[in-house]
Amino acid sequence: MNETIVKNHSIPVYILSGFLGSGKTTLLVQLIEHWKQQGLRPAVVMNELGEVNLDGQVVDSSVPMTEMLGGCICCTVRGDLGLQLAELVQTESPDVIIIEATGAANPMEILDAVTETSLYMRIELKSLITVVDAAHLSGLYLEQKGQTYKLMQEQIRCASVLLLNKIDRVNEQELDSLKQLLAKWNAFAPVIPTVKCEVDLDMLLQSGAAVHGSASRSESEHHHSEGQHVHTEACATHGCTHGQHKSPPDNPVGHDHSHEDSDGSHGDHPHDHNDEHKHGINHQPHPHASHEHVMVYTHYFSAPVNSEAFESFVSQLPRDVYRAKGILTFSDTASRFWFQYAYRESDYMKITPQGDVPNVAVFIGEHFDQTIIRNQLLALEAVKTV
Ligand SMILES: Nc1nc2c(ncn2[C@@H]2O[C@H](COP(=O)(O)OP(=O)(O)OP(=O)(O)O)[C@@H](O)[C@H]2O)c(=O)[nH]1
Repeated sequence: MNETIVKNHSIPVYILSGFLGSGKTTLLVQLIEHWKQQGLRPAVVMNELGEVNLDGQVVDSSVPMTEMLGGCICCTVRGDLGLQLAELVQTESPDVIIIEATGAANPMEILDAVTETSLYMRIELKSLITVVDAAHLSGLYLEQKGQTYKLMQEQIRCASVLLLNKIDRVNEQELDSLKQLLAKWNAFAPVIPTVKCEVDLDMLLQSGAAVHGSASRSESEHHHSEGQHVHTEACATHGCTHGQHKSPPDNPVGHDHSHEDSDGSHGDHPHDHNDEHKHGINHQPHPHASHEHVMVYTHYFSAPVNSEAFESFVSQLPRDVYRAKGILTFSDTASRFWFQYAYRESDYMKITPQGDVPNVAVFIGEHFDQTIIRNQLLALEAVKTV
């Protein structure tokens, strides 16, 4: 049995970060299987930007899962994350917890929420694993600009271990450059190149000595006892440092968080920030600035569409849509399909959904025209099938 996971000790918590479509769920499924084979009981906190938990469909249905939908875990639901963790621990007594954040999340806020919760619950943050899409990063690095690039950089800088995934989509020269780039951005985290996140999972779970968090000093001392340490300096250069942050014990979930921009607006941020609260955190620059541009369009199908027409539509998605996924019934196939699109690559898999799942597709991107997508899909639905 994994020595780090022993009953009656703190419950280890792993955070899975990485840009949209980088391979987090692919890794999550393998980790769950790995822990189950060791006789452990994993629990999952899953966060999606869309209104439906599509990723949950590919996770073993016997695994306790808390869903946080419709918002980014690092923003509005931060206080809720503490609550969800506490509830999972109390109701499920898992041996290990894994949190998969939306690909648009800034992991620093999640780190804060976890370390904060660990002040009053027997949980312990073990590592922050960031999955990087090699081809996507390579493309963005050439441009060296854009919000997505900045967000990816943040996710990489805050990691305690980096999976450089999808290396099947880059050549050797690009791979070498990417390794150098990751080492430059985050000198602390080991870099593990992978295809489909295939890696020695024991090695992965044990690598990455330092979690580059923004936890308070006392928090840092708390974690030293377990051989891990929380590292506060690494992120300071790119706006992840929040200064001191502690919730009083009578307000353990710390639901006191302000996310407003200096002008009080949130741009195109898809999240609902109505429950803003004041907080003493020093956000400089704004920690969410990097993903406020992310938009989500969820389309519920009213009729089955032709599979080839749909594939052709997906292959012509605008460049600003960088992630799409859904569950579909096609007019010309017997089975239902799980479809995915990430950085210009699409994937279709037969699926028998768990429970009553509508025909739905979620599109995530940067300032794209939702009306165009909607009208194209309505046109596909309108085609009469014989
Ligand atoms: N070519 C290639 N595709 C991969 C690899 N790993 C994962 N994929 C595919 O990339 C797509 C996205 O993978 P996911 O694991 O769902 O990504 P994710 O990070 O969970 O996505 P979000 O939750 O939407 O952010 C899927 O179609 C995977 O099959 C890889 O190493 N190479």
